[in-house]
Amino acid sequence: MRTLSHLRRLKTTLVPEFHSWCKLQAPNAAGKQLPRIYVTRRIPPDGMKILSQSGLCSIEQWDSDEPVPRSELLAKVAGIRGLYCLLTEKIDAEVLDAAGPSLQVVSTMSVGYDHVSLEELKKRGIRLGYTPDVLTEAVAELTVALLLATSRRLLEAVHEAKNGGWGTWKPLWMCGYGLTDSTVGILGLGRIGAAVTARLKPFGVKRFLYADTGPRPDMATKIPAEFVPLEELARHSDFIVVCCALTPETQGICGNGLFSLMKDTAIFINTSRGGVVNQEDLYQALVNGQIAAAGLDVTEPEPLPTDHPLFKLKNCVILPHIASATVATRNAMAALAASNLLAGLQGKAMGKEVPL
Ligand SMILES: O=C(O)C(=O)CO
Repeated sequence: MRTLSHLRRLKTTLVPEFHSWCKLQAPNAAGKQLPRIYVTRRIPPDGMKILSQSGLCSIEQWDSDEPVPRSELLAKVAGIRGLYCLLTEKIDAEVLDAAGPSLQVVSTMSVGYDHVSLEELKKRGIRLGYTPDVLTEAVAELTVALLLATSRRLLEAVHEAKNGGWGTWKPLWMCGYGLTDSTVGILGLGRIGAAVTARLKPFGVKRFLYADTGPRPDMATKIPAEFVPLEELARHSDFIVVCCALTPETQGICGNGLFSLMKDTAIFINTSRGGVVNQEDLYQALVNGQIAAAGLDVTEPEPLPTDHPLFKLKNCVILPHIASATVATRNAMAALAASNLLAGLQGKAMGKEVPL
């Protein structure tokens, strides 16, 4: 008899990007029907291993690197007990209604959960797992990489070197802004913000400021970082790094009000969510020289259309939301999301659960 993995391999070979579901477990040895879960994407192996070896659920999966079409998601969630999703799926009343009253737990393979309607989950008594901590280092590392790429104009410089713009060594050419003796302002001093400051400190930063919903002495004291109002952060920072979650309060918080207060030599970096930034205002600030440059790992929408005006600017570095993209980190996120889901199915405490 052909094994399931053999069939999956065969199907994948025949139709490389086959967009279908696969059932990985049927009834258990005792013939008892296992709770059904739906996994909305092909996920890193460590996560899939935990789910498939648990013997605790029957798995259906959208086995593709591309997102599941909304209609397919709505059809597949009917009657499931657990939903394993990514930040690309909007989990709202429509999805939860389509799942019906059997749904007990949603587990997102992300630290951000702005794509999930907490209110709708709460109404239905559905629990939510997420994946903080395991991606902090990778995201902080990429944030620093993006900051340096933007402030030292790396992409522009590589382009010039490759395309004949490198005439000779010129004293005034390709000058950017360094971190030595600078003031860095962190918008949202959580785990990732603090990890960014730890990595920036050895570059000789003179002063760290932060703005948040309130003082965070638990995070700030050992950096040390000073709590200031957002306006002061804007006025005094040479670099602003956005690390806050996207919430109704932070939606569009980085707009003209902020950019107009910033130094014209300042660099703006965002690795949180695109929705935190008013992109029209950012574009104007970059074009009008209100600020020196911006580095974005996140945009609104994602992907940002290739003809978007921000892509045309030399002083804007845009990455395709890769802050957590190391092999180890993505595996750790997948594994944590899987164990959160299994804990939720069993009514146990999750490793990381969003309080609702
Ligand atoms: O986990 C998240 O929220 C991400 O944005 C992944 O980088």
